[in-house]
Amino acid sequence: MSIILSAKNLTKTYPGNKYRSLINFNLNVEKGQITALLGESGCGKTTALRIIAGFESAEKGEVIINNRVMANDRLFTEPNDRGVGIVFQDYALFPHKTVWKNIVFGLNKLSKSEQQSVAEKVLSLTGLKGYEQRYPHQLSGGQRQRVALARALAPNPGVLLMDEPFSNIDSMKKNQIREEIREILKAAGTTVVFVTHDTKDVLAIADRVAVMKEGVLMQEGTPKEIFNHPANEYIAHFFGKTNVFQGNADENGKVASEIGVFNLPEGKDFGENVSISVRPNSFLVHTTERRGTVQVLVKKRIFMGEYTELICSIQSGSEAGMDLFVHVSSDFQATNDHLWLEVEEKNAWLMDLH
Ligand SMILES: Nc1ncnc2c1ncn2[C@@H]1O[C@H](COP(=O)(O)OP(=O)(O)OP(=O)(O)O)[C@@H](O)[C@H]1O
Repeated sequence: MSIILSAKNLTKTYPGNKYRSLINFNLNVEKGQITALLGESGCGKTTALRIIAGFESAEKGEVIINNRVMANDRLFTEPNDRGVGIVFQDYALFPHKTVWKNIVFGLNKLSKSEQQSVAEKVLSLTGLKGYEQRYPHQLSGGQRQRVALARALAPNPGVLLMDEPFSNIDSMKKNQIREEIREILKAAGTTVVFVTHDTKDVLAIADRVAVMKEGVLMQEGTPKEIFNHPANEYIAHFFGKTNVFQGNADENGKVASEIGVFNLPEGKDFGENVSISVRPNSFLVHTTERRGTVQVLVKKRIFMGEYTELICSIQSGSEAGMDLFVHVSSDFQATNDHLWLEVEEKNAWLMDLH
């Protein structure tokens, strides 16, 4: 697969700030892939996107798009000349232009008949046929977003950049719209980088995700890899609910913890203190005591539809007082106050403390 976009060592300090908003940020995006930049507010994801787009310059590093160096310490290419399409968070449509005119706006280098054929293609791709003569205020939020997408896709950009694409969509419609947008992007074969703080966006539409914290890209991989194998405790918590136990590694690569003894993965050395992440649906739940289990008190049972969430508290031992989230199937019958939890080796993910 060919790399369409490369960001190399991007570093940015905004004027007047004492801290760096982006620190040695590296990213490679393959053709046709949808990549999410994910992180909490202020982690630098918009800064990374804006530097790639050319709305900001980095004090260090390089942006390469389609094998062309767009920016480094010697050169800077203006946003319009980078071959990138952009969908802004607020869509930035022209309010006094029709859908058709919004879409053909960026196609002024094409003849009228070429404009016509491109506009028809993106209208049909985005399901907007029949809406050509409407104005943005005559459309729903989801339709406005598709106009913004159609306008950005019309010039056939090498890379499409999207800033928080689902933040203005009401939550009832989000799932459906995420699916629609993924289908449109995949049908167009577009390479996409988008920014979000919502892991649900990532799970629904991204092929790959880069998790950021305080200006640093902490981990990059498929959503599944990062969900199952987070690099550290922060990512484990950020990427879905989890329970983290503290373990002590010995010289033989065994990690002892309240929830069991596990083997350090080959080649990994996290030092003496190891964190162990166990997702809520990864426990074996027993109603009687067994070896290698931890006793918990069930404090709350919350029916969640497909599963029931038990909020449990560890009663004794080194993790006494710790709350645990345990998901059991909704037909789980036991009403005991106490349960015993066990974790199989395959469901314990050992990772760095930070
Ligand atoms: N123009 C600016 N001038 C000064 N500081 C800025 C500027 N833009 C961003 N910052 C700072 O840089 C850091 C990263 O901001 P950025 O907007 O990239 O984060 P973000 O992860 O996209 O956050 P959000 O999700 O809230 O948009 C923040 O501390 C922010 O205050």
